[in-house]
Amino acid sequence: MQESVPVITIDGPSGAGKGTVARIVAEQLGWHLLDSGAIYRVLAVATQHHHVSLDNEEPLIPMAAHLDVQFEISSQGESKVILEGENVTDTIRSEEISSLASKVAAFPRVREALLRRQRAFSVAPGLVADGRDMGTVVFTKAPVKVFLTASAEIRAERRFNQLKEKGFDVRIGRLLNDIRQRDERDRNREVAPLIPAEGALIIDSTSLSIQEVVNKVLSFANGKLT
Ligand SMILES: Nc1ncnc2c1ncn2[C@@H]1O[C@H](COP(=O)(O)OP(=O)(O)O)[C@@H](O)[C@H]1O
Ligand SMILES: Nc1ccn([C@@H]2O[C@H](COP(=O)(O)OP(=O)(O)O)[C@@H](O)[C@H]2O)c(=O)n1
Repeated sequence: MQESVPVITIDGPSGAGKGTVARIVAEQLGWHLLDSGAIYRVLAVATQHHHVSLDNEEPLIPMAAHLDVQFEISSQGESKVILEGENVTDTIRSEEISSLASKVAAFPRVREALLRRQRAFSVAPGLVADGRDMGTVVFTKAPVKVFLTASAEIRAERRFNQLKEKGFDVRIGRLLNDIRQRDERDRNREVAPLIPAEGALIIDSTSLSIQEVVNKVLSFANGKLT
């Protein structure tokens, strides 16, 4: 990590709008983007490919350390996620993988093994990083920290619309249940639990538009970075 590179961290629970807001803010500033959840999701897919059970942390550590993943931008400007040469962009977004990712992410030494890979994204002119522990663990010195949240019901509704659009067969009740279980696991794990970082701007997006959230983040960042 380059110490002098400015980082904006956006943490929060599933469906709060972190990824969407992080992408727009990064585009507007011309900064790099880190979707840290995608790394945990890819690791979850890798455990399935290699038939590795989640009963034991040990075999997961070398998998995390040597994860063969590439984040690419297609000629149409869309981001692509490649695991061991295979395009897993849509696969990693399924609810099965979401749930598996949060189980994989609860192992302390797996998280440790992924730290360097995440910090390597902080390259000039700046980075916008979204996840659960960007401000509390990975980029503790970030000058701008945001915690984005929303009610579980609205987050489930957003995720429902998003997955339906991608062609997944989804049920709103199940999604709400999955989101609540994942929130519980992410908030109560022993390492890097989901909590606002010290000094973070807390934004509840339940009744805000994407643009309103982006504006709040940008004006907070402007105040901190100048
Ligand atoms: N403030 C908002 N109002 C309405 N829809 C939103 C808002 N923020 C995000 N969304 C939509 O909700 C879905 C989930 O957003 P996403 O950025 O993937 O959330 P997260 O990364 O926090 O899980 C996306 O389809 C996105 O367009
Ligand atoms: N920095 C991060 C990012 C994700 N994760 C885990 O990975 C899972 C998937 O993350 P994500 O950000 O892609 O999930 P969504 O918010 O998009 O639903 C989360 O439920 C967390 O358990 C984490 O532990 N730490």
